[in-house]
Formats: sequence, structure tokens, C-alpha cells
Amino acid sequence: MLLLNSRARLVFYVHVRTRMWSILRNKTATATTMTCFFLAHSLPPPLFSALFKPSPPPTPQIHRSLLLLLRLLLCQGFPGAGWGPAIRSFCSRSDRERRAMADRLEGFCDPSSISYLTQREAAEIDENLMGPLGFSVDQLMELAGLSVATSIAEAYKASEYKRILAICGPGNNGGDGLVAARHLFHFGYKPCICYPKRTPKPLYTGLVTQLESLRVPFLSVEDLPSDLSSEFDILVDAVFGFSFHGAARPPFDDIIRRLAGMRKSDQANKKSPAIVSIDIPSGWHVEEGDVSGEGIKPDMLVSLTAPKLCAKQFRGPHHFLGGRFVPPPIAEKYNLRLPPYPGTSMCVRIGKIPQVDISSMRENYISPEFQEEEVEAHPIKQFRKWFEEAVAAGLREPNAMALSTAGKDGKPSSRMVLLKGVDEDGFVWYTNYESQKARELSENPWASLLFYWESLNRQVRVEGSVEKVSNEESELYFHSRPRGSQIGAIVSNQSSIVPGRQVLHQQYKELEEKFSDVNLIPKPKHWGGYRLKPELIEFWQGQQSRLHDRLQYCPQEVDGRRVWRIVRLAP
Ligand SMILES: NC(=O)C1=CN([C@@H]2O[C@H](COP(=O)(O)OP(=O)(O)OC[C@H]3O[C@@H](n4cnc5c(N)ncnc54)[C@H](OP(=O)(O)O)[C@@H]3O)[C@@H](O)[C@H]2O)[C@H](O)CC1
Ligand SMILES: Cc1cc2nc3c(=O)[nH]c(=O)nc-3n(C[C@H](O)[C@H](O)[C@H](O)COP(=O)(O)O)c2cc1C
Ligand SMILES: Cc1ncc(COP(=O)(O)O)c(C=O)c1O
Ligand SMILES: [K+]
Repeated sequence: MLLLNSRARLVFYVHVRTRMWSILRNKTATATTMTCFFLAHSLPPPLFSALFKPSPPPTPQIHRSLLLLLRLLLCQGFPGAGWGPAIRSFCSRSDRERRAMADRLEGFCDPSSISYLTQREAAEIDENLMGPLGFSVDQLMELAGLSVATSIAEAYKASEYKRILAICGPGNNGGDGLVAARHLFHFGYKPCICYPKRTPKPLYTGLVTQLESLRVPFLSVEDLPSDLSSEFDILVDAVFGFSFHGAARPPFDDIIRRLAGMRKSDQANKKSPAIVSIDIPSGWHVEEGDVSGEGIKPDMLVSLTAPKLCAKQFRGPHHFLGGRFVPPPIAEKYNLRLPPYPGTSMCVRIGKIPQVDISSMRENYISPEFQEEEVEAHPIKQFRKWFEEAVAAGLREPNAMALSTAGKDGKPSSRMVLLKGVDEDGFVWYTNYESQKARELSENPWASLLFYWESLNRQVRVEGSVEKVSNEESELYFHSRPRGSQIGAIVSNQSSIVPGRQVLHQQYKELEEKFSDVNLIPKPKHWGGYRLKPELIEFWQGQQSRLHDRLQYCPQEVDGRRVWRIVRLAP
């Protein structure tokens, strides 16, 4: 095995780094050579010698892996002394995983790096899936339709884009539209269907029956409202897919003209519905795209299996890929380069998320009214009620709260902490007694807490004075934490400057060893809890038109007793 001394390594490092982009762009064999040097220190010897032999040249698969590795190194930067393990870990993964790693690091899938299918390839893949590969059309259509529905749900929230019209054609593309509409119904949208040329096969009649049982309305072409823009938020174009040929015949020619024309006339004044095309923007040539330039200009394209050639011309903001069913034989046979699906998702975005206009981002809160008559007399009881509802709604960390403090200079600072207990005495969290927040609290005990439970449209504000909890309480809580967090608390001189992550790891390792035989890790003196005793609690429930409900509790003396007065505040 070739050993490089540190100087040689440095030379290669600089050399490769400066030449990296051009190597990647040209995808020349130099990439292989360079990477081989790079790998010299890091690869398991058999793999290295297999790669390093000048002839025969590396197989296309190895070559591709090396290019991916270069991309990865480029994105990550060179991890210095740590690059050996990083590369080794990369090399131990499957080709697919490597590709996914590189893509994840780049944060998106570059449209120019993926495969596009011809019409013939698309039809052939379909035949292969439904022939030798054992799929049924029902299965593929179900998965395709689900992909479309999940893509729509990712780009267009049901709270804003509820009313959907799915226009379905006579073939499988139309079937995908019917399936998507069913899933969208279950996702909380309100779909309608226009399905003028029904196919009398059990698959399609079944899909129609399923939608009818959900009371999804079917509209004839004649029944379509003259102004689609005011009636619908999304128009799903499921008219034609990859088997489209020639010029569209009635009644679809007219429907496609309406979709294409709508874009133009609506641009000037009002919000027009989003047009979502399934697999192919209907009317486009499957390979050449919008030949006349007068065709549909969809806002979203959901390509199925792999994008067809016409998708290269798609200019809308949302291009998704769906149809997560491609088995390796197909991917290999057609040399498919496709973005990896994240986690368990049925769809993946192609290209970058479009830039958003921040000033236009807003939610309209729709919630049940929050009335004086229904609230608890005691704010802690009311807090517990809302907290339990936040837990029941499946919120992640409903106990996360923003804590705001201000020291003697009066300058406020905020950070998140975790609520660890709440009762009549107040709200408890744990932290480092030498942190910034602790310093500020020692100078000024007044602080505020803020909870935001987004999916419930709820906010709770709490203000009051803060005291440390007893040492016994802190001890008890400290030892209930996972051992790693206990050691972490010892390692971290919270809010002080650290020279690097490595220092923390080193100290952590040393302490882990030190305490390996110790049952009880001692709580550092400078770690413990605080309790905020509320002087004011406000419950906020978001409502439409910004006319929110705000009920505020503040304490009052009545006959020498402390009682809570509830007032409503203007939103
Ligand atoms: N593997 C996959 O990716 C899967 C994709 N699916 C979806 O299926 C379509 C392809 O479906 P297919 O049925 O082959 O074709 P179309 O939906 O495009 O439509 C064919 C019908 O349209 C008629 N047609 C064709 N051209 C015209 C025209 N110019 N005017 C009017 N009508 C036209 C055609 O009739 P013909 O008489 O011309 O043959 C057919 O009736 C794919 O794009 C995906 O969306 C599957 O759901 C799952 C697997
Ligand atoms: C969700 C969440 C929960 C947190 N919980 C705590 C906590 O309970 N205690 C804590 O000391 N820091 C917690 N942190 C870290 C703090 O936000 C903060 O970085 C740290 O306490 C230092 O703050 P300071 O320098 O203002 O004192 C949490 C951060 C997040 C995002
Ligand atoms: C620095 C720090 N301390 C304490 C906590 C609270 O953690 P635990 O639930 O383990 O007490 C957190 C939580 O994020 C934290 O980041
Ligand atoms: K279509």
C-alpha cells in the first residue's frame, strides 16, 4: 500500500482542492487518478489495490463512486486529519447510499444531473414493471396517485389551497388523478372531479365508486364553472400522460386551452389557481415539450418513475418526483440517476425550493372560540389543560419555552429552555448557574416565558420573578437525566467561549472514563433549577382576520386573599 507522508498529503490536498471543480465538470479520468491518491491512506487494502491498478481502468460503477466521493469532499470541505475515517465510512456504503449522501450534502437534487426518459423508454419501463417485475396496474396507479397527493400537500397547504378540481383523461394519467383526489380528500382538501371520457374497466369504475362514497362531486365539462379561478385553488391536470400523441381531440382540446389561457388572463389581477400537472403537462409533446409555446404552464409538475424529456422545459416553481417503486433492475437497465427519496416520503423535490417573498408569508388562524365562560378560574389549571391538549395533539416538545431575561443593563435576551415542572408555585427549568441567563437573573429576577403551540394556534405568556429551586430538588432532577446529559452538564461551562468541538469531546471522553465505575455522577454545584412564580399569564388563541382571543390572568388581593382576575385584551 502506498504511504504518503504529510507533506505529500498537503500537496495533494491543495492540488485536488484547486482543481476539484474543473475535474468534476469535465468528469475526466483525472478524477479517478486524483481520488486514488487521496484514498491511499484510507481504503481497505484490497479495495485500494483494485482501484489503484492503472489497468484495467476502473469500472464505470467505481468511477461513479469516486466522482461522488469528490463531490462529497467538496461539499464537506476536507476534514483535515479526520478525512481517513470519513472516506472509509463513505466507501463502506452502497452506491445508492453514497449518492444519497452526496445529494443530501448539496441540499438538493440538481435537475441537470438526473435522467430523463424518452416516450418509448417510459412505455417500456411500464411494460416491464407490469410484466416480468410482477406489478399490477392498480398497484402502480395507487402509488403514483399517492405520490401526487403528497407532493401537492408539500407545496400547497390545505389551509390555503383547499378547493381542488382534478381533470382526468381517459388513460392511466386520468387514473392517477382519481387516486390522487381520493388521497387529497383524506388529507383535508375538498376535491371535485371532471372525468368526461370514462374508461369502462373495473379499475376505473372502482376508483369512481370510491370517490362517490366520499361524496366527492363529479362535474361534466358543461357544468364546469366559467371562471375556474374563483372556484378552485388547485387544478390537477391528469388529462394526458406519456402516451399522448398528435393534437388533443375534443373535449380535451378545449379544456387544455382553458388551462393554458387562464394563466395569461389571470396574471394581471388576481390570485390564480395553481396548476399541477401529473407526469406530463397535458398537450405538451412528451419529448419536445411545449412546441407551440401556447401550452399549459403548470406551477407544479409531478414526474412519475423518472421525468420525461419534456420536463427539461418545465419552468414552474415546484418539480417533484413520485412513484417510489423503481426496483434496481429497472434503475440499472435504464441507468437511472434519480434523487433519493427522503425518509419514508413518497415524493422528492427536484431542484431548489423557490425563493419566497417573506412579506407575503402569513397564516389565517381558524380555531374554536376561546371564551371567558369556559376557562378555569386558576391559570395553572388552565395551563395544564392546554398543555395536555398540546401533548394529545402530538406536538414535538410542547414543554419547550422561550425564556427572556434582562440584567442590570436592561438589555433583554431570549433562549429556549425546557419546562420540567409546573404547579401553583410556578414554572421550573434547569440550567447552568454560571450562564448568561443566570448572570442576568442574579442581577434582575424578573423574567418571562413564552410557549407557542403552532398547530393549535396557541400561545401562552408568563411573567414573574425567578428563584433557584432547592438543592435537593436539583439533585433529584439531575440524577434522573441520562448519564450522557449529566456528563455533558459537567463538561459545559455554559455560555463561555470554547476553542473547538474537539475540546468538549475530549473532556467528555475523559469524564466518561473517570465515571465508568461510578454509579452516581456528582451534580456540579453550578447546575440546577429555577422557578418562575407567575404574576401574569396570558392565553392566546389565534382567530380569523387577526381577531384573536386573549385572556389574561393577573393576581389581585381580595379580603387579604390572592385571587386571579381574568380580563380580555384586544388582539
Ligand atoms: N410507470 C409509471 O410511471 C406509471 C405511470 N402511470 C401513469 O400512466 C400514464 C400513462 O398512461 P397511459 O394510459 O399509457 O397514457 P395516457 O394517460 O397518456 O393516455 C392515453 C389515453 O389518451 C388517449 N390519447 C392519446 N393522445 C390523445 C389525443 N391527442 N387526443 C385525445 N386522446 C388522446 C389515448 O387514446 P388513443 O385512442 O389515442 O390511444 C388513451 O386513451 C403516465 O403518464 C402516468 O401518469 C401509471 O398510473 C402507473 C405507472
Ligand atoms: C428546544 C430547546 C430546549 C433547550 N432547553 C434548555 C434547557 O432546558 N436548559 C438549558 O440550559 N439550555 C437549554 N437549551 C439551550 C438554550 O437555548 C441556550 O442555548 C443555553 O441555555 C445558553 O443560554 P444563555 O447563554 O443565554 O444562558 C435549549 C435549547 C433548545 C433549542
Ligand atoms: C444545554 C441544555 N441543558 C439542559 C437541557 C434540558 O435537557 P434535559 O431534558 O436533559 O434536562 C437542554 C435541552 O435541550 C439543553 O440544551
Ligand atoms: K397530465
